[in-house]
Amino acid sequence: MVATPREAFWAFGLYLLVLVAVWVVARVPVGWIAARSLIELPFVVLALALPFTGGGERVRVLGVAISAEGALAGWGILAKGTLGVLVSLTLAATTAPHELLLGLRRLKVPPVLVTIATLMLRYAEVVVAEARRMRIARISRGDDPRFLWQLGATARGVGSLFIRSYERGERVHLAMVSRGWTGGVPEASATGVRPVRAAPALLVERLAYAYPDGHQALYGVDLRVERGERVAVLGPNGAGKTTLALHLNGVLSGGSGRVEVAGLPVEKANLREIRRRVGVVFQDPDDQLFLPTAAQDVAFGPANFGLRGRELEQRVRAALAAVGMAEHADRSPLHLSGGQRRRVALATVLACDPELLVLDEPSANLEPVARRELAEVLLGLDRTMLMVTHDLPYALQLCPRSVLIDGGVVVADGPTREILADAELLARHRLELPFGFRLD
Ligand SMILES: Nc1ncnc2c1ncn2[C@@H]1O[C@H](COP(=O)(O)OP(=O)(O)OP(=O)(O)O)[C@@H](O)[C@H]1O
Repeated sequence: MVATPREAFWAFGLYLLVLVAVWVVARVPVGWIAARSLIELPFVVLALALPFTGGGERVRVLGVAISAEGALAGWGILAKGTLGVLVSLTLAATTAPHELLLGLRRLKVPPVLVTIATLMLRYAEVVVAEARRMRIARISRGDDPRFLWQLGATARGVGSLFIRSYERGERVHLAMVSRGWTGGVPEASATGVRPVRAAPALLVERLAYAYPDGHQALYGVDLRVERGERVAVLGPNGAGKTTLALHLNGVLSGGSGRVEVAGLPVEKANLREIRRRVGVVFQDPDDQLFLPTAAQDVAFGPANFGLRGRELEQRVRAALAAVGMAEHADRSPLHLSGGQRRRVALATVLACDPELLVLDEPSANLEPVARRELAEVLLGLDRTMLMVTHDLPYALQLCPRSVLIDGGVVVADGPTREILADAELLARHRLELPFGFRLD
């Protein structure tokens, strides 16, 4: 359409006819298209001005002298711009975004372009979802952006929307990095680094870390986890639990102290192997899922670590089956319920076959049945597990051992039952068993 010569008037008429036919067949409401076409208004004004401002030979039309070249240029902008907008709107009205991406793939568009389109789409979704959340939060407190006197608040809202979207984008990026994303096309094989077999699954020594803004989050954490252990990481808000978890696969680094996974130091040279061995399931599944279908999201990690073809398919199928989501493989993660998304997020990490599974608040926002089902899935996994949680009964159910962190240091480490039975210890660190819960 863009390449069509401006003088080929019949071709533009034909394009328009095809579009109208699509609207009729797909039952696209013309009002929906018309309202959104207003976006083109500035270009229409420009196109209408060109015949009067253009140079060159002038011709008289209805008694007014206009520039022939300007009129043709204006027509070109009007025809190509309008049809371009109409095509985009028709696509938006008839095709779900993830189907559009699948279509690009099927049309054999180079993978790097599809990846760029996927990430752009994900960012757009992030912005829209954040805008929706902020709108609800504001409206529920009496705000109405239509009122002029709230213009200032609306402007501030737009500013913070972009900051929030940026931060959410960063968290999505962290989740990608922790599944082996290096920004390039996945390599065919993993690195040849050999971990020391007899070493503990995890060794953390005197780990201290301050965020770039100077806030010291960890002051010297010591922790040793043996193979096959399931350990709960407990502690009040802001204790440093997530900061510790993000050090375990090198998403955060640059502090002092030492972290080793299966004897392998978490440092730049080993990051690829470390990320293959340590799977982090983030607190918010929306930070973890960003591809058009659940199956593609689950395939992302193992593909980054070199799996291809049938082996990759089997890995994806097995991971989805392990969390009871096999029949949702081809659905968009955006259309799944919160509990289903959490399970797919877990599958994205299980598919990487990690030795050490790190879960940040796995039971948050889950209904009781989904919470129990997830517990069954986790108990059925034969892996070393570190579970950051505020859900003390869940810690008791899943983890024989607990580590209590407060103020960036480990303040207690022992059998979960003993820690939870120590009411004084819990109270000192702002932890509390749920009302009515008793340790028998
Ligand atoms: N990106 C950041 N920049 C600066 N400070 C941060 C950042 N992320 C966390 N912190 C600070 O580091 C400290 C530890 O945060 P962290 O998220 O590790 O705590 P947490 O124990 O996981 O808390 P919660 O239970 O509330 O999730 C907090 O005081 C927090 O404000």
